[in-house]
Amino acid sequence: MKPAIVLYKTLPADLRQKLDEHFSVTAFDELSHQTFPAFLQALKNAEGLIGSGGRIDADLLAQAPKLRAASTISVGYDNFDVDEMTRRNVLLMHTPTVLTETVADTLMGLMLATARRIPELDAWIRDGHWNDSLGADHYGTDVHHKTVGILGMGRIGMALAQRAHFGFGMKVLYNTRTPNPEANQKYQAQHCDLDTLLAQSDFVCITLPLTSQTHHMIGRAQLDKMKKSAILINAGRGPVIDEDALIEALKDGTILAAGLDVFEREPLPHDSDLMKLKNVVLAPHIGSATHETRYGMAECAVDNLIAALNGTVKENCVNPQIAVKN
Ligand SMILES: NC(=O)c1ccc[n+]([C@@H]2O[C@H](COP(=O)([O-])OP(=O)(O)OC[C@H]3O[C@@H](n4cnc5c(N)ncnc54)[C@H](O)[C@@H]3O)[C@@H](O)[C@H]2O)c1
Ligand SMILES: O=C(O)[C@H](O)CO
Repeated sequence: MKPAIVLYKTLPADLRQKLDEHFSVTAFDELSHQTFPAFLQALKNAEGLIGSGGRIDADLLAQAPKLRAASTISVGYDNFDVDEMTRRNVLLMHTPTVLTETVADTLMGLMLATARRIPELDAWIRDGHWNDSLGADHYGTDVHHKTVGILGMGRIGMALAQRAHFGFGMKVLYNTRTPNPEANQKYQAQHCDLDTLLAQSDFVCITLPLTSQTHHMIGRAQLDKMKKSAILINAGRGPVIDEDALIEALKDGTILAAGLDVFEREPLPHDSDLMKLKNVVLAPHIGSATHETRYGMAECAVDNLIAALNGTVKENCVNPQIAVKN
């Protein structure tokens, strides 16, 4: 008999077929209030779980006594209680690497769009202002040959450093818990403490995961240490920034602008002050959202689940100590 699994995301047809060949699949397009009771019911027999989003916490795991593996279609896994999964011998699989270059493109895009005010000036044309002359009030700020400070020099941080150094001639500073010799050597990047990075960077770019250590790592005190001309970019996770403090800093000119792909609450509430500020570029969590990369992530997650339930895990496991035990 094929193992029972629960799918909670729509997959491309060929990948859905691949899942069906290996497993008995109960599928939901997404997790919502409407689908949640049936989802919980299906979890009771499920050995595998695959999808993205949602909170997979201890209470939910308690409803899934047969679960052996969960495969998230994302590299970030802050929505999972990893300790509880490990305690229950449930493997957690994720999709690193396949999205790295695309997310670095998004970060570079946010830097350019924010510094050169592209969305704001697009709206200016559409509002019929191009008969007025374009003056200094509309000028942006250069990106090339400036200093970028990268928080987190992992896969995405490295891909951003590559673009910044080779493509834009930028000086690269970074802050991580331990220096990254490859970044130093390849991109002449300089490891520094957070305060130095904040004080010296023209662009502060967040590529950090959300953990108890990174939660609100950027608050009022840190924003105060940035240059008045600096731009803050976040494509890590929203809660790494204290959003209320950021809104205040954008309003009172503590920093120049921000480019945000992630938020404390997603979807961003309609009444958020971020919607009203001209010096913010907003993106709806599209870091990895290209046709090619979203397919690659889904394919990686399907292969991850097959490997996890077949006992052939070689990579992409968040808690590999369990795979060894199996
Ligand atoms: N916006 C998006 O759509 C999108 C897409 C992909 C990933 N992400 C986010 O980006 C994150 C990073 O992805 P990655 O593949 O580069 O991961 P990674 O594990 O390769 O890199 C994370 C880096 O952060 C550093 N780090 C972790 N905790 C730290 C701390 N307390 N202080 C300083 N540095 C710390 C690590 O040392 C590492 O250098 C993901 O966890 C996810 O949250 C967002
Ligand atoms: O972590 C990731 O892969 C992205 O944020 C998509 O959820």
